[in-house]
Amino acid sequence: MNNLEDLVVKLFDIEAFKFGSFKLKSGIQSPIYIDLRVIISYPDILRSVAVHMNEILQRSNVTYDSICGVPYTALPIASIICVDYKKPMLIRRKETKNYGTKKLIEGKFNQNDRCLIIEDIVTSGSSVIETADSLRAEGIQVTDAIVFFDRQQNGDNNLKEKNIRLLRVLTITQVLECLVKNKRITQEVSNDVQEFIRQNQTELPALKNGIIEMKSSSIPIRQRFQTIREEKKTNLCLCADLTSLDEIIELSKQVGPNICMLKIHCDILNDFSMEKIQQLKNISRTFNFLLLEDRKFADIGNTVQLQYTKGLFQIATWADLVTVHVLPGEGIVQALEQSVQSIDEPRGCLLIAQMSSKGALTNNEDYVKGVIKCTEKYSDYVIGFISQSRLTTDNKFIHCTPGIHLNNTGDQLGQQYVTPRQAIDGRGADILIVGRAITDSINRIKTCEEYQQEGYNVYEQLRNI
Ligand SMILES: O=c1ccn([C@@H]2O[C@H](COP(=O)(O)O)[C@@H](O)[C@H]2O)c(=O)[nH]1
Repeated sequence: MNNLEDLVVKLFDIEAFKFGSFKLKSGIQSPIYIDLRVIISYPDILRSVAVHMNEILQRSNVTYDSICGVPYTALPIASIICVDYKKPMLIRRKETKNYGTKKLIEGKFNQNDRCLIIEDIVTSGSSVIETADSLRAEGIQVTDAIVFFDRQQNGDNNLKEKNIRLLRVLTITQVLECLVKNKRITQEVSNDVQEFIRQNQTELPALKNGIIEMKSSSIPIRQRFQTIREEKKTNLCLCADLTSLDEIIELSKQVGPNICMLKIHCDILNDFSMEKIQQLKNISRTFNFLLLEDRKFADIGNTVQLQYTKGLFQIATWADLVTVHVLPGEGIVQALEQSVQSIDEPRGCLLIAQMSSKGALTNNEDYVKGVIKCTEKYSDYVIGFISQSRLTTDNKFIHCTPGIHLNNTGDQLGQQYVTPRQAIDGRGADILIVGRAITDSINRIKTCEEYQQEGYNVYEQLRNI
């Protein structure tokens, strides 16, 4: 079946293309239904699909080190191309395992390898983008994807927005022309389908299950936290006070499923680079957790604007959240909020109301009252507090509590600890910020799971009372 026209007719005959009236998952009534899953029952057709895809690859001179098929239909196609044309294959898991290595990408690869994504059909491009995000989170470059069939519903532009070039074997227009020519459908049916496609163009959609939200970038941070807590069953913020960003990246891939937030101090990192921080950002999108830079801004407005947006760290470009002292007055919050007006993702901050360290001067009633007032006044940008107690009955403000340990009561330098139960039940914490209790433990992944479970159990018990 070397001829593409023969292949299209065959696909129609095995009911990979159906015409009529079909209710799609979205509830929309469609005049066409395409299901390429059937090809696995027809080895000649399956191979022919793979051969035609490979021809396009040869013609387009795309270079790549490996191939990753989007589960599931594209997997056998990717396998054939990999075996026939001697290319290594990668597989992206749909979910990470809860045991063993917790790897999201299976197969051998090196940092900066280029991987080509293979998909059977593209509509919006969301599955390709989900796969690309997972590969990129591992430091693999993705610049090209190939699909057998493009429904021409704006998938190519959506992918372009994510810096992915789309190669395709067939478009819906070509398929309709071929089927009319071969008298499988009438011109009228073809016109109906074309009209449907014209009226149903897609934009990048939010994906299901909280793993990747392409539009997570447009979901307000408070709402993102609520969704993450319910979907991932975690109120744990891992505080990764490590001095190597490479180590944080590795750790975040291992514990990504267990946390709702990752807190870092970028100014303690020996190996900070914008490239690496972008990798961490991609991981936070893949595993759906928020990224908090614990910068503790505390200067006049003009200076904090520069600290937030310029210099080595350019914090505003990657941190979903930052921490801020209101010591200099509310101008600090105005200044920070103003600096992120032009950033097209939501940004927010947590005001430091009470600190966990012994003798903290913040923990004075008038000071805390001032912080609460400022939080209420700038509630679009200020999503809540760093605190040691519940400061307001307004549940829209998120209370994040550091100084958590199951086994210690403090360190030698003034840090004071309470247990997860004391923090949530006794002090009204929404998020537990846990650092050395996890990073100093022998088995960080296991300890992280323990804190996740303990924190979420206490939260659920209280919710159900
Ligand atoms: O009041 C505060 C405010 C911030 N922190 C930060 O949280 C972590 C705690 O680390 P542990 O290892 O769990 O002690 C750390 O990054 C602090 O800078 C805090 O402890 N108390």
